[in-house]
Order: sequence, then structure tokens, then C-alpha cells
Amino acid sequence: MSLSVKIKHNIESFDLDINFESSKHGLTALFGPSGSGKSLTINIIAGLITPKTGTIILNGQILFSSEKSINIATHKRRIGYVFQDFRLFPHLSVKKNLLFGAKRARISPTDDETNSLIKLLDIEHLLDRYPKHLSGGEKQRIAIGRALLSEPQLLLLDEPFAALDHHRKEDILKLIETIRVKFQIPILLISHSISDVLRLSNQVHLLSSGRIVPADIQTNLVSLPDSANGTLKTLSRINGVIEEIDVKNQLIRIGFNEGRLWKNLITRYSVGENVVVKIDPDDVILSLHQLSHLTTLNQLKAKITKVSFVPINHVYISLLVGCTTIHCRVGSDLYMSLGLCVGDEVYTIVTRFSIDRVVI
Ligand SMILES: Nc1ncnc2c1ncn2[C@@H]1O[C@H](COP(=O)(O)OP(=O)(O)OP(=O)(O)O)[C@@H](O)[C@H]1O
Repeated sequence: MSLSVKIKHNIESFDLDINFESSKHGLTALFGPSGSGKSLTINIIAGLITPKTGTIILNGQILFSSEKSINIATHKRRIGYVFQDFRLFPHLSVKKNLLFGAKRARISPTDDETNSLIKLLDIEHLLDRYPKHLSGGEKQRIAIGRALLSEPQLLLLDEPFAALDHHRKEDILKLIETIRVKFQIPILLISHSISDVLRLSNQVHLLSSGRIVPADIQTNLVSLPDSANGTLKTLSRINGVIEEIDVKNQLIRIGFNEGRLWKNLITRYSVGENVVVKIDPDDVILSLHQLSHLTTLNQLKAKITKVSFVPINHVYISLLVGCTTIHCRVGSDLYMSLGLCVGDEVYTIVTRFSIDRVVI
């Protein structure tokens, strides 16, 4: 089972141009800042919005093709859609909400299949209740059950944890982990949370301004342990040379390829001495524009070469200054709010660094 999406659409001034494949079964996450086009993309896949051009193919079946004038109706797409606000039918009991899903299945699930799903969702005791008497987590379990009973070939989950508190969210996370293994269907998840995405997904696509942008989304980086939170931290190590000693201002200038860094003159150095500069990624600040009136001289023009999403909700940004790489660590929400991508030019402010003599 696989999903292939190649679509172009525009609403007012927003342009969507998305192209991705979801491999067989497993969970693919669409991750990105607010307004990047995640909901638009899954609404198009579900058939709720018709794109201007493109193709959507699910398990070899063309759901949409502008070229071939194919546009399968939403209810015939065999897609289970779980919304962040649950969207249960308020006038139907839990049981009838679930059966509504089963009615949409091509081959109705047997009583055994329905009962085992009810057990998996742990909702036996809720069957006669109405949605208004359910907690958020319970409503979400019913919504997931309703979607699964429709015998979907693809499950779409739009921020399924958004309305849940921490404990209920953990229940739903575990449930999705189970569903991912038990039901061999592709799952497409929309989420703002990099830790949820990393926990659940086999594949992640980062969206920015209606496009999928290159990003390396990984669970850890090989480097020094960060004692503050138990994760790993990558320090930048740069080979440099003492280029100038400014005795009047008590500063030394360290040169490395095309970069220069200034540091207070504490230890005696000689011009021409080789040193290693070490920069903690948390001591690097990024700016979209060159800044003036700073209390540091250490502002370097750089290009973003790699973006790695890491737990917990952080991003490592690799920056090329000349031909030297410096790493910067920022919160993922903050990073996404800046709309930065690989290839963008930025200004890097190094607030602190250490230097070691190279003993030959
Ligand atoms: N019906 C509409 N009319 C006009 N603009 C729309 C419409 N639907 C979506 N948009 C615009 O398309 C862009 C993408 O919206 P979309 O809802 O897909 O973003 P999103 O990534 O899902 O955001 P969020 O994470 O906040 O839900 C936004 O700029 C939005 O304002």
C-alpha cells in the first residue's frame, strides 16, 4: 500500500506545490509552521478540496488526475480522516458513531472485528454514552475507531493531540503506535510537535510556505552529551590561528578560512599560534539581517547547509562560514517562525566560545 501525491493549488495568494510519496505502510508526518499548507494538503488528499492540477494515487488507484479528468468523490476514496476537534455526531451514541464508520466499509467488519477494535480502543464502557458526556481523549478514541471501522486504505490524522491534556495525549500516542503496527495501512499525520513526529513517524516531510523543503529530521546527533537535558549536543570545533593582538583594547583576533572571531585577551598568545576554537551551539544566535550597534564583533555571514530536528523540540542548524561549519541550536517553534530553509543566507552572532592552544 502506498500513497503518491503531486499537486498544485492556490487559494487567494497562497500557492501550494506538493510532491511526495508515502512508502507502503507506516506513518508519514507532515510537519511545519502554521499556515504552511498541511491541512490544505490532507484536505486535498481526502477529496474535500479539488486541486488545480496534479495526481493523487493510493495503492495504484488514481484518486485524482487533472490530466485524465479523474476526481473520485470523498466518500468513495476509502480514507479515514480524524480531525483535531473529533467531529463526532452529537445526536448519535458512541456505538452508533462507530457503526457509521462501519457502514462506509466496502466489506462490513464482522462482529468479532468490531469487538476487538472496541477492546483495543478501551471503549467498551462508553458504547451507550453520547459525545457530550465524553472526555477529549475518549472522543478522540471514538473518532479513531470510527475511521478504522470504515476499512480505510489510508488514515489521515490532523493534529489528533491538539485538544488533549498531557495524560490523554500519551494514551492517544500509544494507541497510534499500536495502530501503526496492527493495521498495515499508510498513516499521514499532521503535527506541530517535533517530539511527537519523531516518536511516531517512519518518514517526515517539512512544509514551508506550501512547499516540501529539504530537512534532515533525526533522533540524535553523534556528539557530546548535553548534561542539562540528557540529549546530545554538537559543539563546533574550528582550527584557527591568532592573527592579531590588540593590546590597547585587550583583544585577540582568531582567523579561520574566511572567518574572524575576536576574544578578550586573557592568556598570552603570539601572532601565528595555532588554536582550536570550540563553540557551544547554544551560544550562536541567528539573524536574518546584519545587525549594528552590537556589543560583540563576532558577527559572521553564513549560509544554512543543513537543518536537523532533534528531541526535544529543537533544531540543529549547520551554517557554512566560508568553508567552515558552525552549529547553532534553537527551539523548533522559533526556527519555524523564522521561515528559514537550507540555502538561506543569515548572520551568525557567536556570543561566547573557548580556545585551546594546539600543542604540536
Ligand atoms: N479557504 C481558504 N481561503 C483562503 N485562504 C485559505 C483557505 N484555506 C487555507 N488558506 C490559506 O492557505 C494557507 C495554508 O493553510 P493551511 O490550513 O493548510 O495551513 P496549516 O499548515 O495546516 O496551518 P495550521 O498548522 O495553523 O493548521 C494559509 O495561508 C491559509 O490562510
